[in-house]
Amino acid sequence: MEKIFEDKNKEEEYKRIFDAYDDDMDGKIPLNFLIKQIKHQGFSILQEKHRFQEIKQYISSLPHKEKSNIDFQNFQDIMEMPDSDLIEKALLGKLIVPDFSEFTESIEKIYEIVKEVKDGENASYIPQLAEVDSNLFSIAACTVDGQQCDIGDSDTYFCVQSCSKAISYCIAVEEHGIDYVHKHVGKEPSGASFNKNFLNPDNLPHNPMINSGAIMIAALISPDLEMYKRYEYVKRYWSSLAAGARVGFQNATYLSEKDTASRNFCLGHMMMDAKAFPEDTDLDNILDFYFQLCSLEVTSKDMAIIAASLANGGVCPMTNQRIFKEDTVNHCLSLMHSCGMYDYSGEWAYSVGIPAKSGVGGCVFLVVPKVMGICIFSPRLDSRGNSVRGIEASKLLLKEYTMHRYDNLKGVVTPFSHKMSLLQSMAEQKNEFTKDLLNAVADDDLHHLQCILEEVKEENFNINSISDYDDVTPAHVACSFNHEEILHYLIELDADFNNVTDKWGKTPLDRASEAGHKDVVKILHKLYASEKDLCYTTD
Ligand SMILES: NC(=O)CC[C@H](N)C(=O)O
Repeated sequence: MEKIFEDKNKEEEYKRIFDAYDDDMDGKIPLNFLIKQIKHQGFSILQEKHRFQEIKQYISSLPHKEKSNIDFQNFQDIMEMPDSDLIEKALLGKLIVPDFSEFTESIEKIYEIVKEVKDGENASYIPQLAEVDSNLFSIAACTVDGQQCDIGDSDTYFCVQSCSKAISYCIAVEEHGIDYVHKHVGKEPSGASFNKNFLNPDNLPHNPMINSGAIMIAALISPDLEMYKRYEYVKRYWSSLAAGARVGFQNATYLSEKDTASRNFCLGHMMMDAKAFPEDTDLDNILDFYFQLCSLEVTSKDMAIIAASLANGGVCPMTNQRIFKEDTVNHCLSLMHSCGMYDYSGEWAYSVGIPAKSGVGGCVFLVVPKVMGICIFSPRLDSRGNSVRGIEASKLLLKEYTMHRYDNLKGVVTPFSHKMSLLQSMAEQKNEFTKDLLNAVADDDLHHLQCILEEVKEENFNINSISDYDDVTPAHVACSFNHEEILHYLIELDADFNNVTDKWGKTPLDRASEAGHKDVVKILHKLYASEKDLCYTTD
């Protein structure tokens, strides 16, 4: 009985969605239009390899004329198939990033700006990396709902280099737990370059995100397996994190690194000498393994999915497969946050404020926990070994969106300050901002009002542009509620009391007068005394 009731509700819900997209109300929606709407939200349902398979099949099985138009019955059939919950969310603007097309546009804008940055040089201490085209550039993102966007050379394979360190750490933690792993490697940022030849006071590498630490982690990964199996084992993890994508290997980079790796050999011997490795570690094998892990190659699109798997607590959003435990990812992100950008990590945690990892191949990947993963790839590096464009693009992104870990301290997001929430659509943000502002006026809370407006005042913000669905402005509220102190503040902000009208055609001055707030009326009278066009006069 209950089931029928539920189904009925569902059917009504689908009908509401269908009607909202049936612009001319002819009971049909062009299929291409629907697919495009879903694409705007980041799903290419016809291209995806794991999700939407049944829906894809259904669409291709539709007779020809229905392919161009679907009716409600077709729509309902689709909505009863696996993964239709995502389509429903996409059409209702309820995915984790509800304004994904707006986010995609921001990424494209940032890409165009940062493309002009030509500073930095390819890493050359690994000769093969110097050969990579310095102009390559891409940005790709994937949310925890699997919404994807990318721009530039996002299908070009690049060498992961130090980005491998984060994944290797997760693998070692899954295998042994943190107590054992951190008997062999610390958790503190080293404050020095990624290959500096020193150990911490316990004679251990400072952390797993720099060379010494990652060499140590390599020694911990499946030590009982033959070397070729250890390599395959790690590569399988990478592929699963990237939803089964091909993960390649750059043999020339591997060979050229191996040939020029005196520093890494030195680090290995220092740790050997300090007895930091587990017993029976074969240093030559381990260094070789470490070079191999650095020489894996992926595309930016795939790296964004890998980052999204971390953002999603270890579950790949495209396949729904759990790859790492939440705890493992938690530990990894904590270390990425404090140590992921070499000796720029402190500045990064301060100004960008989210976990990230970079590699000398030119990749920086960012994890916005519970929201998305982002990969930026561009081979030109700064003196610390971080991609110059990677850092620039990250900073611009963080300027635009409230991604910094402590951005939530600001309370309500101000859509006029150009720092937007990823988790709400622009319309929702504006509504919330307006609601908060009008409430502050109604509550006579001048301090809160000033806090809300502090940031936006600098942005040529116009107080008269704020109104709710009844066209009620802050000036209307202050006048209706007889809040004199706020009235003076709004006057300072050039609020208009004499021309703006609400839905009922009333100005703020009308409202004050109607309510019999004589003092407010007097103040406004004085204010407009010099103006000929005073709409309202008192006796
Ligand atoms: N920062 C990096 O990306 C360094 C990795 C490189 N394979 C090295 O050991 O030097």
